[in-house]
Amino acid sequence: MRVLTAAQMREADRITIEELGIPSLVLMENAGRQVVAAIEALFPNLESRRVAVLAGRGNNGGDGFVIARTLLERVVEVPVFVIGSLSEVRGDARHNLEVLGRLGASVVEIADEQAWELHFSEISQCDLVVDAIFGTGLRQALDGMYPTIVGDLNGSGLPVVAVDVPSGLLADTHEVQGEAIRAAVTVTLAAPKICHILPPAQRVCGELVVADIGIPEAIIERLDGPYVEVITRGVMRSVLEPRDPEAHKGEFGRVLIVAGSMGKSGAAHLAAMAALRSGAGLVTVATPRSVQPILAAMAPEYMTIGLPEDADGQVTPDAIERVLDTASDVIAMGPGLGTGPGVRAFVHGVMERVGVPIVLDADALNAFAGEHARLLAGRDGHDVIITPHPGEMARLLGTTTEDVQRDRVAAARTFAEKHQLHVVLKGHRTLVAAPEGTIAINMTGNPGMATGGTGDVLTGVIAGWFGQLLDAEGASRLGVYLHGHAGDLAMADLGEAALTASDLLTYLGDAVLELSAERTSKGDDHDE
Ligand SMILES: NC(=O)C1=CN([C@@H]2O[C@H](COP(=O)(O)OP(=O)(O)OC[C@H]3O[C@@H](n4cnc5c(N)ncnc54)[C@H](O)[C@@H]3O)[C@@H](O)[C@H]2O)[C@H](O)CC1
Ligand SMILES: [K+]
Repeated sequence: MRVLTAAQMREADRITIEELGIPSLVLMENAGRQVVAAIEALFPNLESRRVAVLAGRGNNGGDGFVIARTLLERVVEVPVFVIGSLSEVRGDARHNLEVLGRLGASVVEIADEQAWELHFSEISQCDLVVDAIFGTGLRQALDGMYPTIVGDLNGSGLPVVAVDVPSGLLADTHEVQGEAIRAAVTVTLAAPKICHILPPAQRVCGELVVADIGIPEAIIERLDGPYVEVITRGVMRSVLEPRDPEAHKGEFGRVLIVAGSMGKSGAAHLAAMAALRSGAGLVTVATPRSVQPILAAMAPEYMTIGLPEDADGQVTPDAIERVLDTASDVIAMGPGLGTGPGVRAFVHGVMERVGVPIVLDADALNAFAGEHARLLAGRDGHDVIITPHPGEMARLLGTTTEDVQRDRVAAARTFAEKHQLHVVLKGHRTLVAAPEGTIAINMTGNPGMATGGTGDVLTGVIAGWFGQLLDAEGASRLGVYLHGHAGDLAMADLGEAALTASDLLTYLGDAVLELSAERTSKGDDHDE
């Protein structure tokens, strides 16, 4: 599902109206009615309730007037308050305001703070508030009487349904600048915007409903400008193909995991098991010599190779040939390698000559901090996927973790475009940025996964799926989705605190099973 900017939304609106010929009043009518449908679905016994509609002077307010008109016959009372000057309501919004007037609805103008104070008690006696004050047209943080209005509403404890965007949020940013309505539900029109998807703004939106108002998907897909999308269950389901009954293990990818050092054998084990639990045909772990027997005893399913090591049990550059000589379809390198001087030269050496796609994580990434970042560049037939957490991303970009977190989309996109590789920027709402600059946002996962080893599992999952899909972007997206979904299933059974990285391995099977079962039973494109 594509995520639009306010400008892209306006353009989709324009194309639908001017080129397709659906009148703007019809879109507004659809918008209002879809919001009412969502309210009816989410708030039972609506007929016995009082709903206050707060409308602004723009088209968001216009949607509010349609909502008020639709609710007039369905609920006890619908007082309407125009926040701002009535005389400034124009165009389609004015049209709908006049219709409302002809129906005899109560419309009160709230032009200043005094008027607000006068009417707030009436509003606070309602059961539900519809926020149609500002939508995508808000250009800067609220000032004047608006912060008071928002503060009073947020303090009232009344449930608020926000139309399109909670008033005060700027659609194109995840930042909350100044006061914003805290909505119980936000019904956004046609497509979600960044503010609905990324925290902290996303948390202000409450439950999100995306309403179809008649703008065709094809118009949304062809819009110019940044391509950001949400990774949906429906799309991930379609990526999973059932296995051919005559399949053999050679068809599911040979994954080489280059990982581990003395004291960090677990990282290699987790990555290797994750690749196997993601369906890899054959998994080999290349690890420092002294770690090899430990790993070999941990699981019978993967093969092991011992690499030259230093006195600390970390790989040395002598190991480069051994890694390059091992047959594989994809390499995952990094988990638990350590940070010794030999590791850096080893990792650089492998990257300079490797001929297969590679997933780089953790200690392998730190070897490319600063000016070494250019060594990461992907090239034809040699996809590079990096899976940094925000701190590693910051070191690669030569900036701070705070800077990365302030605009995660920009950080991931800039690096992916500059070095022509795939960036999986981990954290709440993991992002997948492709070399072309497209961004996919993952919605699965939970804070219980903030525990040692879960990153090693992700590296293995992505490498495992890469071996089958042979598509870096597809494997990264499916990988983050399933990794988070396994975490959600584990959390439901174990809670946040007890969840460990090994539990993700256990639940990866269920995560895949759920998707493929839905695929056979539903076969539809439903997304929650
Ligand atoms: N998406 C669609 O296809 C449809 C969307 N609809 C609704 O229309 C709004 C966007 O309407 P617009 O008139 O462009 O903007 P707003 O209603 O959000 O309000 C803008 C209004 O406020 C003024 N303004 C801007 N910033 C500030 C500020 N900081 N302080 C005070 N005033 C400000 C601005 O000048 C305007 O007058 C969209 O969200 C949907 O709800 C259609 O109804 C259906 C099609
Ligand atoms: K709104």
